[in-house]
Amino acid sequence: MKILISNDDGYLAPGIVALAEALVSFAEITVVAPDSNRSGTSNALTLDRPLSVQRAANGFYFVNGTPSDCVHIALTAIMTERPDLIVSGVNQGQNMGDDTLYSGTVAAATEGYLFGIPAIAFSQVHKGWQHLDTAATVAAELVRRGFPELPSPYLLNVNIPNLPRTEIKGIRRARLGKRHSSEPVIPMRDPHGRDIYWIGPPGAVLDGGEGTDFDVTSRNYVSVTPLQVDLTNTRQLDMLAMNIQ
Ligand SMILES: Nc1nc2c(ncn2[C@@H]2O[C@H](COP(=O)(O)O)[C@@H](O)[C@H]2O)c(=O)[nH]1
Repeated sequence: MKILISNDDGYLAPGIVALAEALVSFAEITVVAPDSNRSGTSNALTLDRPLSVQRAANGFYFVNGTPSDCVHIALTAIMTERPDLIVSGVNQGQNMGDDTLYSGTVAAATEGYLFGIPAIAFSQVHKGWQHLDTAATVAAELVRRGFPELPSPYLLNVNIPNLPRTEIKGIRRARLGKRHSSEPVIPMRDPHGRDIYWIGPPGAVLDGGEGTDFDVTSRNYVSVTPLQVDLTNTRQLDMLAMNIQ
C-alpha cells in the first residue's frame, strides 16, 4: 500500500512525524509537507512564484508552499507511482464544522481527492499534542481498516480527542457542525505606529447538536465525516428563476 502523507503544520511538526511512524510499519510512505506552518491556508495554490522541493535527513520532502502545493507537486512531480491513499495530519487542533473550509489539513486531503485518490484528514481536538500516540494509533487503525463501504475516491475528515487510547469510547460517523462567524480581528500598532491586525479566534459553536463532530468528540468518540467538494446549493438552484433577464 502506497501512502502520500502531508499536513499544514509543516514537515517538522510532531503530528506528521507520529503519523509517518505509525504508517511506515505497514505501508510504503512518501512525506511531502510545507516548510513551515500553513494553518488556515485552505486550498490555496502558490501562483505568483516558483516552488522548491528539499529533502530532510529523515527522508521527508518539504516545500516552500501550501498544503495543496505539496500534494500537487507530490502527485505530478515527485512520486513515480500513484499512491493508493492520501493522509493529511495529524493536525494540532480540531477541524470541525466550518473549520474545514479554512483548514490546510483538509485541503491537503482534498487536493488528493481531486486527483481521484481516496484521502483522509486527521486532526487532534485540542492543541498541544497531548496523547499524540493515541491519534497516530487511531489513524493507523482507520487506514488499515479502510472504507470498503464507500465509493472510491472518498474524502474523510477525522477528529480525535486528546485522550489515552483506553478512554476513546469508539468511532462514530458525524455530520459537520457549525460555528458562529469568527471573532473580530485584534487591532494593534507596529513600532512605526501603523495599524496592524491579528485574525481573531474562531467563532463559538453554533450547531454542536447530536450527531455533529463537535458532539461525538465531546463524548470521547472519534468523529469521521465524509466530505464533498461540489458547492452547488441545489435547493437554491431550484429556486432560481429559470431565465434570469
Ligand atoms: N478564526 C480563527 N480560526 C482558527 C484559529 N485557529 C484555528 N482556526 C480554525 O481552525 C482551523 C485549523 O485548521 P488547520 O488545518 O488549517 O490548522 C483553521 O483553518 C481555522 O478554521 C484562530 O485563531 N482564529
